[in-house]
Amino acid sequence: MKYIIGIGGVTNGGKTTLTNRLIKSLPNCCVVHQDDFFKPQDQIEVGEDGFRQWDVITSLDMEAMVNTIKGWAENPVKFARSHGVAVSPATEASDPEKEIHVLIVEGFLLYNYKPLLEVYDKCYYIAIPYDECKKRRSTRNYTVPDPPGLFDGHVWPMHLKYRMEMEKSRMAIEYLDGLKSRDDIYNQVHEDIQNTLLNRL
Ligand SMILES: Nc1ncnc2c1ncn2[C@@H]1O[C@H](COP(=O)(O)OP(=O)(O)O)[C@@H](O)[C@H]1O
Ligand SMILES: NC(=O)c1ccc[n+]([C@@H]2O[C@H](COP(=O)(O)O)[C@@H](O)[C@H]2O)c1
Ligand SMILES: [Mg+2]
Repeated sequence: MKYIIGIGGVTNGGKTTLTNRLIKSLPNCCVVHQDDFFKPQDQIEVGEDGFRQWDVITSLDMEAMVNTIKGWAENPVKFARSHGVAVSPATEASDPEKEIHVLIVEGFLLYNYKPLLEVYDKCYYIAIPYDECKKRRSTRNYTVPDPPGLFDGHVWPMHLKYRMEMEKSRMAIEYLDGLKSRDDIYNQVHEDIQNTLLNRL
C-alpha cells in the first residue's frame, strides 16, 4: 500500500522540522523536499520591485519534482534503496498490499501546481501569523540570503496570493497551527497518520 502525504504551508511554519521527525517514525518512509527543486539563481526572474522572485511557482522546476514523485510511485522499494532509506521486510510476504510505503512531500507551494493536486492521499498545511513568520524568517540562512525588505516586499505578498488561490481550489486540506509546540504538532500528525494507515490495511 502506497500513501503520499503533503506537508505544505507558509515559509518558516515548521514544515521541515515536522517532516524530519515523521520520516524517522513512519514505516518505509521516503521524502521529497520542494526546496531541492529551486532553479539556479541566474534563472530566477528579477521583478519590477527589484527583488529576485524566489517565491513564485516558476522559480521551481516543478516538472522534475513531479517526475521524482512518479519515480517513487513506480517503485518505492527501489526509490528507498537509492535514497538510503532502510526497507523493512514485508509484514506478510504473501500479501504485498500489507507492505506500507509512505512518501512525504514537503514544501511551501505544494497545492498550487495542477499536476500535483491529485497525487496526495492527505494534505496538511502549517500556518503561522505574519509577525511570527517575519520573526522566524529573520533568523534563517538560505543559500541566497534575503535582501533587506524581501519579506514585506515579496515573500509575504506572494504567500497571501498563493494561499488564496489554494483556498479557492477547495482541496481537502487539514490546517495545522504552527504556533503550537513542535511536540504537539508532531503528536497530532503522527497519530492521525497511524490511524489512517491502520484503517487502510
Ligand atoms: N512548532 C514550532 N514552534 C516554534 N518554532 C518552530 C516550530 N517548528 C519549527 N520552528 C522553528 O522555526 C524555524 C523554521 O522551521 P522549519 O522547520 O525550517 O520551517 P519551514 O520548513 O516551514 O520553513 C526554525 O528555526 C525552527 O526551529
Ligand atoms: N533553497 C534555495 O535555493 C532558496 C534560495 C532563496 C530563497 N529561498 C526561500 O526558501 C523559501 C522556502 O523554503 P521554506 O519553506 O523552508 O522557508 C522561500 O520562501 C524562498 O524565498 C530558498
Ligand atoms: Mg523548509
